[in-house]
Amino acid sequence: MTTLTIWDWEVEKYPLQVGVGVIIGGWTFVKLVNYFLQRSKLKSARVRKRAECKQAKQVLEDQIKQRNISKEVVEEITNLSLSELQSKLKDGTLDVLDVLHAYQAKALECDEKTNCIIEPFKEAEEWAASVKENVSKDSPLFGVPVSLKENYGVEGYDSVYGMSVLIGKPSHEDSVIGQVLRSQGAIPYVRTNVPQTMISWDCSNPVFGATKNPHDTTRTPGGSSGGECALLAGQGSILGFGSDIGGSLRIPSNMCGTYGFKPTVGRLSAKGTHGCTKGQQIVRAAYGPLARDVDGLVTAMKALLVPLMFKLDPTVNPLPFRTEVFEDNRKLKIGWYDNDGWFTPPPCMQRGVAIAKAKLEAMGHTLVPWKPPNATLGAELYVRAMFSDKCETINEMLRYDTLDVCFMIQYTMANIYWPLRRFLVFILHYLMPSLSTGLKAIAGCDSAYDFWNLAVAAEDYRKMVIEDWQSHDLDAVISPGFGCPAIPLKTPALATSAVSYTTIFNVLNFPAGSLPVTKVNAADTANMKDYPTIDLAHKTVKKGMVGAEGLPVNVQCITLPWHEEQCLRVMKDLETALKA
Ligand SMILES: CCCCCCCCCCCCCCCCCCCCCC(=O)NCCO
Repeated sequence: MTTLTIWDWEVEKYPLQVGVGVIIGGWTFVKLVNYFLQRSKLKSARVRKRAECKQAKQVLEDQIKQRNISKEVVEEITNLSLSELQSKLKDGTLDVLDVLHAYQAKALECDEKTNCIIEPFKEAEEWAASVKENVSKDSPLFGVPVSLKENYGVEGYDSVYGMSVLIGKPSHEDSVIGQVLRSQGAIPYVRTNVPQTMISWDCSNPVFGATKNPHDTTRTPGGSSGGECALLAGQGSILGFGSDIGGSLRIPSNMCGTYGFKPTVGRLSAKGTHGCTKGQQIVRAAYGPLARDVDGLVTAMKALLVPLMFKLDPTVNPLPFRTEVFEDNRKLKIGWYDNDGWFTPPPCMQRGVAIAKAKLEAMGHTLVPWKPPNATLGAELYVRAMFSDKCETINEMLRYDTLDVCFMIQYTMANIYWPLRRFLVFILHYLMPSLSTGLKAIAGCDSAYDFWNLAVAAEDYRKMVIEDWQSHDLDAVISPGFGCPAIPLKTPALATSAVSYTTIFNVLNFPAGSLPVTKVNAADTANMKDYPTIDLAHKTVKKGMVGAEGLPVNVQCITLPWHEEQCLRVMKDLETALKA
């Protein structure tokens, strides 16, 4: 028998070792080839998708040129408030198609500056024609163009949220919110950008790139509904729709100076929307409107809380909009806080609360100090719930994908091997306690038993906060709109702790809205010298505040579950007082 020689090894002498080597080598080779093949398949899908969307924008751009609509007319139409636009559409002073064309033109202009749009809806003209033909002029959204966050299902369009693996898998039907909007006369015309996974408060992904803040294009617009808010702030939309499982309607509102409203989960339908945390039922995503004033939010809620929505999705609470609660002028007892004890917001955010407090007091409301007890527990429960599957759902979807910088830290922290995690949790406990808490919580649950206990802990937390709220006899609460104003692009993941101001109301499932109250001024930035630099998050915010003058500062208004109308009423009171 001849001896087979591989390099210097003689197979005859070491048959087992060679056999095992060949199997392992072959397996590794096949895995590697498969890995690179899958990656290159996803890369081609991204290139194709980007080209398709660019082409769709180009087609619209050419149509706009042919229409020859003047810049003045575009500005005139897009500068109208929603109520002004509604009345002009109703009395026929403005035509549905002209309004659509103006918003299409303005949206492309915003996109040029901020990369906020993924693609226009090719069918928008057709939908507008159908509205003119079939929808009564008395319908609340007759002829109003609306923008949709990319995770709202629209028949024939894929919802990708920055995950290449989802490219080319279009929705088979429209979301219920989309269907009700269209039945009320609204015309969806563009879909907007989001961060990869949508578990981030930045707004970038490897498919469509980064969206920028219109107030300062070196900064984030916030996320995950960042495309929506950048578009609204640039006057390229009058009414948008997004989702919120940790602040995604409120965070970008705070960064862009727009208005956002997160209802109680189950007040508006989630049917036909997409996301990568659908199996996680402890903290669920809420869907809601984004606007340029409180009236915009109210109009949207009224238009959606109708029998058609309750019919298309019988799982929602069939509670119509209670105008009498929204219009009630009883003086309220409102709690306020400007520091949750977990993350210290910079002075501008605290000043925002002080302004709101003074305005509400001047209106006759009683303001008392109050904050949700144990914000650290709230933060811990949030992170554990969001990563309770040990990040497996997302890992599976991202297996061959390019990881975006906005999700890199969450991804790395969720996937650290457990002995190293234990070691880091121990060490960081003494150096950066909040990072240690986060790193421990992001490990998620080890078993279904563990998950059940987490669900009970979240329930107990809700009960405890509600009891505390009720013992103070509060009607509402105001807080900073977020932990900081807009910071530079690519840095939000380093300041994840700042999300405690919004995530807590997702854990609690309380309705919460965000509205602009002021802008960062020179005194705010000068006051940063005493700002704590106890950990990476605070350091990142301190650095990010350099040159922040002029950026919007929002406050958040919060009420108990199902009290959406009361929350909007407080927002309206505050807006009225600020404008007076
Ligand atoms: C809640 C406090 C977090 C503390 C973090 C400390 C250290 C960081 C380690 C853990 C990372 C956890 C990541 C959580 C990030 C949440 C970001 C939420 C943004 C908004 C998401 C959203 O609402 N999406 C909408 C989906 O429909």
